[in-house]
Amino acid sequence: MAPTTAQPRPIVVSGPSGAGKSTLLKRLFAQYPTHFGFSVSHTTRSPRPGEEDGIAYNFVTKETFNKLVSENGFIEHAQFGSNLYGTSIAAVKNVAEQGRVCILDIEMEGVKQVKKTDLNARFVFLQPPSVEVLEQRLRGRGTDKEEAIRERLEQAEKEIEFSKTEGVHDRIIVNDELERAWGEFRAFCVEGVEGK
Ligand SMILES: Nc1ncnc2c1ncn2[C@@H]1O[C@H](COP(=O)(O)OP(=O)(O)OP(=O)(O)O)[C@@H](O)[C@H]1O
Repeated sequence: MAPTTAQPRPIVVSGPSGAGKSTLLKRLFAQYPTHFGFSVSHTTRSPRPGEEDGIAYNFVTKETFNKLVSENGFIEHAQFGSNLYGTSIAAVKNVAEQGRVCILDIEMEGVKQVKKTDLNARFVFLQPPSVEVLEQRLRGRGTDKEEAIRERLEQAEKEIEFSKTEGVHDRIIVNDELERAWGEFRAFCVEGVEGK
């Protein structure tokens, strides 16, 4: 018999920058504010006024951070400026333990890392209709400089190529027409939620 204490499976959302991940996740959280959650990241930077430990971030020392790295405790981690940031496996499990579906918005290397863990995640890839359309959307968004747009498009080609690898993703959603893509995305996400 299946255990009755089964925890909701995390969902890994990936796709090139500009594919529409934030757009769809914003809708998901607006429509289901209590069913989904993000994990709390670790950082070595100091808390800003009002930031609570364990809520805004898990604030840790460099030593603690590096110890967790050496124990393979992170799904992904990176350095920005002089500070370290990371998503820990434990933080993702913590969301599941609260009965929420943990959403991970990560890139290709993170996807590979999650696959190596026992998180039992479901993987959805958000694909732009074409690289040309992706470029138009990145320009239309107006948040990135020319250099950043070029880098994102180059990385996009790699992400799209990787997404074709057999068995990596449970679902590939082409974000052509927003309402149609939203319908498909929403359906995929709520599959993991009881009573929806
Ligand atoms: N189906 C769609 N049709 C037209 N425009 C779209 C569609 N989906 C998203 N967009 C627009 O494309 C731009 C990029 O979307 P968004 O910021 O959600 O991408 P993202 O995948 O979250 O990118 P990043 O990884 O850089 O945060 C935004 O301006 C958004 O409004």
